[in-house]
Amino acid sequence: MSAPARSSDDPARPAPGAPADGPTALAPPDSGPLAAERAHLAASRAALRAMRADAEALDLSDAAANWVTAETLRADVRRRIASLADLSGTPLFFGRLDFARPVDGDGEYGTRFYIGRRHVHDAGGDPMVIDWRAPVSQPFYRASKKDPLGVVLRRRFGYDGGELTAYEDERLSDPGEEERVSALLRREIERPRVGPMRDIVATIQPEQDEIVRAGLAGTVCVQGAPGTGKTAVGLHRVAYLLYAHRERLARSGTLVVGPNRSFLRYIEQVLPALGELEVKQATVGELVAHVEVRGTDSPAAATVKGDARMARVLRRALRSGVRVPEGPEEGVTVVRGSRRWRIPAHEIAETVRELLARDIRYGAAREALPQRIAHAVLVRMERSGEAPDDRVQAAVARSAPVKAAVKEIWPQVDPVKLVLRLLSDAAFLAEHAEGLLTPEEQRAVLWERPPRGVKSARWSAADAVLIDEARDLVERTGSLGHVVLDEAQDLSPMQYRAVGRRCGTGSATVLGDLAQGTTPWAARSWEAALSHLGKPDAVVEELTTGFRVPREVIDYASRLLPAIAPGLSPAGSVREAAGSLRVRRVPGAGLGGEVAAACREALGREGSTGLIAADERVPVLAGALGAAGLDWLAPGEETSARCRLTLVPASLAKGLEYDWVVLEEPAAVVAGEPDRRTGLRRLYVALTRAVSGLTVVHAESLPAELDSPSASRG
Ligand SMILES: Nc1ncnc2c1ncn2[C@@H]1O[C@H](COP(=O)(O)OP(=O)(O)OP(=O)(O)O)[C@@H](O)[C@H]1O
Repeated sequence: MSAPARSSDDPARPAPGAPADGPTALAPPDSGPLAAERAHLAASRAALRAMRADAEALDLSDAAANWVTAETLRADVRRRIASLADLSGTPLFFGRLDFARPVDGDGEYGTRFYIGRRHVHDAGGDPMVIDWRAPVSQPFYRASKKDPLGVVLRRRFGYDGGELTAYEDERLSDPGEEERVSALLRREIERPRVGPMRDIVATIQPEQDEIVRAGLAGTVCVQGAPGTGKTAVGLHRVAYLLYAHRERLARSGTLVVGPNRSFLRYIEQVLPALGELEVKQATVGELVAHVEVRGTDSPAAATVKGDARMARVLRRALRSGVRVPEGPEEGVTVVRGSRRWRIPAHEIAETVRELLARDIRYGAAREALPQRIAHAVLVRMERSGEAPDDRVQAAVARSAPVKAAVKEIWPQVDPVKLVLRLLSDAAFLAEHAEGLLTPEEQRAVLWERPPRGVKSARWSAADAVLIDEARDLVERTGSLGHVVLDEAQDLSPMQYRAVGRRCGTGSATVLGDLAQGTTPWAARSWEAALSHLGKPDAVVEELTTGFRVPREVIDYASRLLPAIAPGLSPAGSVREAAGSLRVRRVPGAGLGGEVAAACREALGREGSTGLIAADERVPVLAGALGAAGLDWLAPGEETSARCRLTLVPASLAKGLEYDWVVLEEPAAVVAGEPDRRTGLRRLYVALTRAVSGLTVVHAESLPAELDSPSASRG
């Protein structure tokens, strides 16, 4: 960087209007480069307003021949108008590139381009702001001194609210200029967190940009320590893919899968801020909501139900209902006019065996069977001199004797009933789990008291996934164009399969951290997980630079790594914040009060505060906060200037972040999980939610893996 950012709100920096790399004397705001940039901002805003007014003025009354087309057009225009909103507080552009030679920027040759969230052009069609996703914008993220990509100047802009207040230049072709960490990037990363997750479009880093712009055809898996930007990268990647493959993805659809609703609420505004309003979001549970989930499984049962072997058990069970005709009396006789046509049992048996051998869905084979029998009838008709056409074939296929035979041979199967039977009928399960599940595993999945029917069954989340698998065996699940799967380390193999079939003909972005896996079935390797997803050839990338957690805190949390994920290296941090870690031991009797006091202290700072505790401690802490007169929110409820404290059960902390985190009783967080490794992983997640700092308040001893004489006390 040639100069640190100039900003009006930083006493170390000159007032607005000061040139960044010229003299640092105060300059009137209406002169110099900053004034010129502000003028371009004002002109771009006016151009955007004009574009929106044009879209609003579109008269569609004669544009479409029919009602459906007119509705589609209207919806398109509504979307366009919405996407052209000038969001106050969201800068229209955040960067500028000056090239040495003219390059193509959205159809216009030039040497200077402003990079922003969306494309803006003037009345003559010339670009005022180029979409960050356009090819010409790429050097903004990737150009370096080593490889300037034709860029002579990269300028980053700083804003306060909607106002342009600073800029920062890098002269990439100037060998004399030393490389520095961008002050604007640092400022962006350190901006206090309130409200939902923000986009990072102005500061995407080169290694993140490579993932964001990876092609649509391939699946990318990102392993990354807490706060390395996996979620941010995944969301920006969807926005990028929608830009680069708009038509194809508009047809096929895109989906972001997250671990729970509060997480989805936390991230839901990122894509709209990037102008993308059409991306669906769901949890895995919502994707497979074919039955109402009211039950829970023991960890042992859920692990077996989530194992990929269950897919084979289901397949066997489903196909066991198919009966290959054997006796001669099982042939089919069709009467047409005065003639009778008989297809012998052995011929039908051959067709059935062939359909079983082919890898087609149960339902598709069931539809093919009557056609195949009818075809055999037609062949016989032709041989005896008749000339039947397709209509005759269709009529034979629909005839009562053929229908009756098909019902007998290839019965219709209700996937829900199939799963119900497997989980209730020990003999049926044993027959189809033979050689796949041990007797103990079979006992684990069987209901102790089988329900009377589908409605009264207390289905668990894992059962719903089994039903989804069974449905897919009967009828193929539709595939989307692209699926982003976040916190992927927690999925069971059967859940991977459920997500995988929803991008069977598309691609996926898989995001996760093996060290944060907190389910008994959590992925041990990305290779195995990706093969369950049906994308064994996916590339695994690693992100190692942490943007959330200050170094002191991530180093503290990383003490757990040898116990929870020995193969993974600790994350780095771009953030140094002295005094960011405080560990306080207090007497057991005063724990609640001390925790409330730590929260009050954290609330004295700007930004959000998260109080994270073992799930079962939440009610007690709610009481302690109440007694201290502190208002608090539940995760997923939006923090505001009025209420900035969230009480977070440890089980819901994943993926979230708070400016300051107060973590109560780490030992209880560990003890809240069925085994120690999972407990320590849960603790690792809780320890890595903080942006500015972490206060650990405990009465019990700290878990040995975390405790060490060198831990700072305060
Ligand atoms: N290039 C960047 N510029 C500015 N901020 C960034 C950048 N990359 C990530 N961040 C910020 O760092 C924080 C962590 O990002 P994110 O939640 O995507 O990380 P993650 O890897 O998904 O973390 P976790 O594993 O804890 O879920 C967010 O506040 C995000 O906005």
